[in-house]
Amino acid sequence: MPVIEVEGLRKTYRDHVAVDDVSFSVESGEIFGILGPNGAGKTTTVECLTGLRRRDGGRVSVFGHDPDTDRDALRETVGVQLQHSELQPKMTVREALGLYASFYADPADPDELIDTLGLRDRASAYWGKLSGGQRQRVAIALALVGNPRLAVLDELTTGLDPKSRRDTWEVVERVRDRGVTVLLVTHFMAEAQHLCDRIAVIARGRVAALDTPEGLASAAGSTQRMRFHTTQPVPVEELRALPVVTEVVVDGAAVTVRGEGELVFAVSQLLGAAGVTPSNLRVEHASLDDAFLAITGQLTEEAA
Ligand SMILES: Nc1ncnc2c1ncn2[C@@H]1O[C@H](COP(=O)(O)OP(=O)(O)OP(=O)(O)O)[C@@H](O)[C@H]1O
Repeated sequence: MPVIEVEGLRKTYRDHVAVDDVSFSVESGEIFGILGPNGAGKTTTVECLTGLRRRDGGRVSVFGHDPDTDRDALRETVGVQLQHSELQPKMTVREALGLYASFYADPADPDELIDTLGLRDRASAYWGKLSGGQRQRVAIALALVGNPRLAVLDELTTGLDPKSRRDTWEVVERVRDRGVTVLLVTHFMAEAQHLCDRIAVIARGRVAALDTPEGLASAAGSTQRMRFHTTQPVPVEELRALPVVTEVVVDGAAVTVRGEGELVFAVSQLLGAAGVTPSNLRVEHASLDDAFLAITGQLTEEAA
């Protein structure tokens, strides 16, 4: 049985439709990503799944419970890390974990979590004195202290530097290795690509695409782009006449050729025959970024 089943979820704020019609299911042991541009309805969706908001329509089941009517049943099994967690500035990391652990019947060992999350040397530090990355790790620890079977992590690494982001990814992978299902909300394509088994792309309150990262990228097409430099005359018309080529752009010494299939072979052969030697040759394939752009009409933060 899936851990999460959502069918036709709808949520409005007064007359504003935040989530229009969202359906997906999450299997046990998956890292499932919800990816989408700002305001797409991602946070509202996870808030409806965790019982923090009441939906206006549709069906939601988490471990067989309806979060609207059965919130208490989910308290012990679902750990939630929401955007912008705040604690008392004068509470230490160990105190916060101890306090949160006391809310649960069968909590995780706070000291073990402190180690897992790489917080050993900050365990006695005040929340108010922690860096952004350390706070994020504490927030994840708090989401895990109840020994949940499902961890919901919203905007896990927003505001973190690249090193802290990678460290946090490792933590999430370790959490999954312990058998916890992870629902991850993110803006970041690289994060979704690195961590997620499957991704639902949400745009304007609807699921615009749902697939593995590889599946989403390949649905964006088999487009390839060759870029190179040359000061020699480029046989533009012959290049355009190649069946695998869709576009040729020459900008001074910079040449871009788009196409598909055996593009690299066909273009290299033609340039060789014309006596043109390309330098700085680069070949790019359709990526998850291209897929996101095609699906949502927007660039991700990293690509923008
Ligand atoms: N409490 C609220 N009252 C009114 N409108 C809201 C409220 N919360 C969210 N919205 C609106 O609902 C829409 C969806 O918001 P939501 O926060 O779910 O999107 P999101 O995809 O998580 O965005 P972001 O990536 O910016 O966090 C947005 O247009 C937002 O302005």
